[in-house]
Amino acid sequence: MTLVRASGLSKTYGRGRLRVEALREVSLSVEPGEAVALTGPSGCGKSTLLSLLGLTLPATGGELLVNGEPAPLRERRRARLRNEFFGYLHQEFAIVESDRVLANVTIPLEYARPRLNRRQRLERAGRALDSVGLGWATRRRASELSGGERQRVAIARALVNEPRLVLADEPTAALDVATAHEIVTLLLSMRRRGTSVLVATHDPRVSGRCDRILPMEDGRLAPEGVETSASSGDCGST
Ligand SMILES: Nc1ncnc2c1ncn2[C@@H]1O[C@H](COP(=O)(O)OP(=O)(O)OP(=O)(O)O)[C@@H](O)[C@H]1O
Repeated sequence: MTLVRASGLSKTYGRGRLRVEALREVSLSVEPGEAVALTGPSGCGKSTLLSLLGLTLPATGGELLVNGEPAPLRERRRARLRNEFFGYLHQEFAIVESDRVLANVTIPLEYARPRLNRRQRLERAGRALDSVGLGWATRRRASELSGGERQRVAIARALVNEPRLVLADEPTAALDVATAHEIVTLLLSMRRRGTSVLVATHDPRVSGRCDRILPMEDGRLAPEGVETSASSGDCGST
């Protein structure tokens, strides 16, 4: 089942002289287990598109199917899909610096349905941290970790609810080249468990390792996406 399918999706911010057409009739789909890169110059609409697909912003036009069903309009159902279907990853990690690593990763589990008790939440978060190689850091404060380690905490938090699609907005922009490579490897390895990744990036070292590249310009997607060499083999996960 196609995870997300957008048809003619549009987004306009503001009104009158402040009106900005950030997205103009964008159509795309993301399938299970694939990694797709959204590329394009600053301001072309990448973050806006991720926000619309991830149900954190309403579209002003077009149609969006999530897991084969029209994106819900009711906030309660949208919030549930945000928590269960999607994982989110940001450039600036968006973790609570003063909290312990384990507490950061349990945050999405507070809203899980059916409800999990404290012991279950801690176990799940511990497993997610193990999967990103941070089992040793559960009791550390996030502020004590390096940039790459913080982004791994953010990945563990994005994965803890076992989402179907991770939406990543410039996840390596704040990292050095070697650490960025390691983070992309980790992100792409999610495909093995069937989790898809849609990543907005300026960095060709990131997009080149995805299965497909969707170039954007001025709120539009180029008519044909670009297949990468990573799509024909397993080199994207190394
Ligand atoms: N909340 C907002 N209100 C008004 N305009 C906005 C808002 N958010 C984004 N925009 C405008 O929409 C357009 C697309 O912005 P967006 O952030 O989606 O681009 P982007 O490709 O992600 O850029 P970058 O690569 O710099 O992050 C830009 O012209 C931007 O100024």
